[in-house]
Amino acid sequence: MTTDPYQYLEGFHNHHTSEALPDSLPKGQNTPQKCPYNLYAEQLSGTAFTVPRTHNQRSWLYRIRPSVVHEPFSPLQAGTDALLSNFANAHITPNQLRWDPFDLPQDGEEVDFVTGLRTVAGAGDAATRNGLAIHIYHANQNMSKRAFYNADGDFLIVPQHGRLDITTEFGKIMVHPNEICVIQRGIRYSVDLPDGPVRGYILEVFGAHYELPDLGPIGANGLANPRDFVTPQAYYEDADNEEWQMVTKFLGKLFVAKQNHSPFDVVAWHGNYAPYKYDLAKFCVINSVSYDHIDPSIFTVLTCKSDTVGVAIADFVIFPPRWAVQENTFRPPYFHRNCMSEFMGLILGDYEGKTGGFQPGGASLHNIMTPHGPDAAVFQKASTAELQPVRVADGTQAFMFETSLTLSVTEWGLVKCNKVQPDYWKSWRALESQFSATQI
Ligand SMILES: O=C(O)Cc1cc(O)ccc1O
Ligand SMILES: [Fe+2]
Repeated sequence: MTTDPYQYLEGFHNHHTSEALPDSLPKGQNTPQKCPYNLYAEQLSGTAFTVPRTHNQRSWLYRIRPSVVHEPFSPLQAGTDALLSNFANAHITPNQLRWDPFDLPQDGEEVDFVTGLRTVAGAGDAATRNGLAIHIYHANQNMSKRAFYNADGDFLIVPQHGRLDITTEFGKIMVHPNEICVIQRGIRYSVDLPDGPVRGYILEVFGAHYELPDLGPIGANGLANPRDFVTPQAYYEDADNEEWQMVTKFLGKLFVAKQNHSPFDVVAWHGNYAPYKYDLAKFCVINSVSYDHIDPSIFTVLTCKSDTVGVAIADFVIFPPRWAVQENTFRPPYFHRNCMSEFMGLILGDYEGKTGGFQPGGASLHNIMTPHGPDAAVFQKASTAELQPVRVADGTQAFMFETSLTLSVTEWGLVKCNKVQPDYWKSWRALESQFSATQI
């Protein structure tokens, strides 16, 4: 067993093997009549058994007790109905939306990573495995002896404030702001808060898993490199007669069951369905070195593909620190209308497209075909700036959840969170005609 539990296996979607005790993985087969150390063998399937090999994902877990050893589930009264997994009846608006930073837990509020989840927007339905949800989390309590799994889809977690110390069935992961973490459907985990209160964003996909984007003519390297994705190593707790709660998000509702032992009792595992994290500072940025503003797809970290080639259910895109060197170019984001919806958040610093109002911990949404672009002040400055090579966005990290689906906004997101900026539309009001029929 490794002494430091925060040691990682490198590589994206590799077929890993990991043992917390020597020879705890069965040799040459998955289900021997008796497993080493009298462990139970359990398969966790992340794709249908019959999915082609290129996309098939599953892991084998060798554990002290099988996961099925728990009492029946009943609804968890979490004091909030702010989770959603079907967006048929949520609010719709074609307006540009922007949110002030979402609250950290307020005085007197006690929330953990699960009870502090709030759905802001989404599309589709987890029951038919089509669509996505965007959540904000805020928490000030360790989950301690409460574990969680999401039956609805995969979580891509984007911490904005405070580290997350995540114990999973596969091992331990420490995630900092400016790192992201993916925990797939069904995987059990518990989140503690080593720095105190936390806040962040989550992109949940209902139908498929995250992949690295294809690189096309970029070649075999660049953007997020596969070796920089890391997966925890096997780690187990052998605790009897402890009271544990297992919470699940099942079609957007929380249920809880008791069990008398730690769910983190996996001594060894192997497979390619396992959680991972990635440090956004490792992103190899590629961009124009001649002229023009390149589309933000060039900054895609991970994508969840739809069945239509080239069209994503959801892309996770970042706007990382980099050099801007383009000549004769309006360098900030252009004005545009998109057949995709763009939900943006800010982890640190400022965003190059806006002069104020878009703050760390806040968000914006420009839905399908909703026009947007640089605000008037950014436009003015960038249209006249001297075009030296400049560092863009040092000390900053904005990101975008981009989806081909039309996003609806929840009651919490539009009303109850009380963070929507009514004057956002005014960012563009000062963009007056500069037209002259006489060419100059
Ligand atoms: O709207 C935004 O700020 C995101 C964005 C950035 C960019 O560089 C080009 C297009 C785009 O949608
Ligand atoms: Fe945009």
